[in-house]
Amino acid sequence: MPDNGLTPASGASSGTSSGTQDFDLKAHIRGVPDFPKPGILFYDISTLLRDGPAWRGAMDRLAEIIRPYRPTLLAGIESRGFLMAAPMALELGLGFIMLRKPRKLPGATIGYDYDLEYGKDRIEMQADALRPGERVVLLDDLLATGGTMAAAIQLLRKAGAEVPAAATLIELRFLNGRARVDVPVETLATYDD
Ligand SMILES: O=P(O)(O)OC[C@H]1O[C@H](OP(=O)(O)OP(=O)(O)O)[C@H](O)[C@@H]1O
Ligand SMILES: Nc1ncnc2[nH]cnc12
Repeated sequence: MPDNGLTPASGASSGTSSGTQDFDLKAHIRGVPDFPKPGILFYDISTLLRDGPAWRGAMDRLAEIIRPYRPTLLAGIESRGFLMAAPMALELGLGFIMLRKPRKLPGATIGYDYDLEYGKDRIEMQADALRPGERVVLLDDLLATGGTMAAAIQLLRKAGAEVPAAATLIELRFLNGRARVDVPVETLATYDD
């Protein structure tokens, strides 16, 4: 764990939903209390990103897990999902597309509106981003309530894609986001509180 003056996020050593226990990702993630609001423990991946070998290890491990789903394209969810999708695309020899907050993408877009706990949100992609028969694996850094991921899957389907799986570094299992997502979600580190 880097000496960053902040607490490592709690929990036993990390594994994956595929059962592999050989990469201790949790040692590289810090928990920042009361960010962005009092009472929230923020799982910060900055400490992982700034450690070259650890970041490489995480991407290698996730690539191994994603490969069997045989994606033809990846999609990253703004903004931390882009950090995942870009290196993963290079690793797998694929392209990737950006799923963005409203009015960020040029040209014709397709959007999907979804409900938040209070209010609404929308996610968009470029209308010409997909070719026929595309199998898109979705990437983000973290699964919390699952609202963002569920909306992203609906958007990709609306655009004509098949979504065989989604993958994140971190899953906050106590929020039960998986229940809202109807594809397999692969994760490298799970937190129970
Ligand atoms: O499962 P959910 O409850 O929907 O939450 C998970 C989402 O929240 C975070 O993104 P955020 O909206 O903070 O944006 P950022 O990536 O730009 O920081 C995270 O990167 C996921 O995209
Ligand atoms: N607790 C958390 N830490 C980091 N990113 C998040 N996105 C939603 N909840 C989060």
